[in-house]
Amino acid sequence: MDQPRVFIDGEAGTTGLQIYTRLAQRQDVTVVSIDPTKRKDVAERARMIDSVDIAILCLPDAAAQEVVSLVSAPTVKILDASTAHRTDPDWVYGFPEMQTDQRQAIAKAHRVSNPGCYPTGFLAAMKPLVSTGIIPASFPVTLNAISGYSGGGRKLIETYATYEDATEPDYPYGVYGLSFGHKHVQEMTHYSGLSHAPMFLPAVGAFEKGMLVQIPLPLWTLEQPPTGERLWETLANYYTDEPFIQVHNLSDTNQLRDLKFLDTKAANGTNQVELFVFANDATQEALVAARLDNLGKGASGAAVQNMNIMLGLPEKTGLV
Ligand SMILES: NC(=O)C1=CN([C@@H]2O[C@H](COP(=O)(O)OP(=O)(O)OC[C@H]3O[C@@H](n4cnc5c(N)ncnc54)[C@H](OP(=O)(O)O)[C@@H]3O)[C@@H](O)[C@H]2O)C=CC1
Ligand SMILES: CC(=O)N[C@@H](CCC(=O)OP(=O)(O)O)C(=O)O
Repeated sequence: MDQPRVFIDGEAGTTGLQIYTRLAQRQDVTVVSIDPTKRKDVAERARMIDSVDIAILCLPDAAAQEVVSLVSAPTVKILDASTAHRTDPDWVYGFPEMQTDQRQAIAKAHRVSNPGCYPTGFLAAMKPLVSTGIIPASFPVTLNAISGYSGGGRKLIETYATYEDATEPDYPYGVYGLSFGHKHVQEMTHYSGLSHAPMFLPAVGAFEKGMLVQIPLPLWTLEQPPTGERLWETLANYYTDEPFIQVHNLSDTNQLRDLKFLDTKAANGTNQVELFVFANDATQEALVAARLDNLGKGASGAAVQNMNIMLGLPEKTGLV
């Protein structure tokens, strides 16, 4: 096959630009760009998509749905970074590490949806615990999470930029999603195996990027409470040999606990999800936490990983 041609629809946006930057350094794919004066012309965008091997959509949901409906080339592969198709049965969920057959399904698919940033952390932590029965599917799960403001795209970035000269921004820690209908809850419920939607309490912080997803587990409510060691072992076994999911061992986690603060930004610039288990077996409490770069494994890094799989290229190419 000739070198694969890639079109990033929404190349000028936060996610699109990050993907472009990663791909521009590569010799094994050719990125084709739209005439900037036509970047919102849907017919021209559909024509561009029809002309390439793979298109990566980095658009608001409605714009992604609209352009997909106009694509006619039967062989073009589409990877959508928006929320529009994440639980659509005709699309494959682009989380290769989620279960054993997922990577193969992504490789074969013509339509793949990139997971949301918060669901990436949540599912990385919860899917193994629920699918092995360590945490029952009926467990009333809550997740508290914080994201850097780039997670909100251009508009939120501009809002925080206006705070630049202030000694303290208006919302150094802004809790949102308070009507409990966040757009990510659907995919979290769908793929976690939980029988009820988790309660999701997101927050945005006054830093550009980085994300922590925290899932407190009151284990004393269970008939057979697992130990911290068992939670850790379940996660570590699930992700053996996965280059982009790192389960920190319990002794490292204990050292971190003594540092008092769990750093939100330490995974920035990587395509890693880092998982931590903090547990107190005496009180039967645990916290499972995921750390990632919302623009890395939470968006653009994951998109490049999925693109590599969809094109049959080595999965780690262009990623750290
Ligand atoms: N930022 C993040 O951390 C993550 C984002 N995503 C998803 O990726 C997608 C893109 O988000 P993000 O990059 O953050 O958003 P941005 O707002 O930064 O970028 C979106 C881009 O799409 C362009 N655009 C808007 N409407 C249209 C249209 N009708 N036709 C063509 N282009 C259009 C925008 O142009 P203009 O600015 O001129 O309107 C902008 O360049 C969204 O669906 C988002 O939910 C997913 C995971 C994480
Ligand atoms: C901080 C912030 O505002 N974050 C965004 C999520 C960004 C994202 O990942 O959205 P998608 O994955 O669904 O495209 C939000 O909560 O709506």
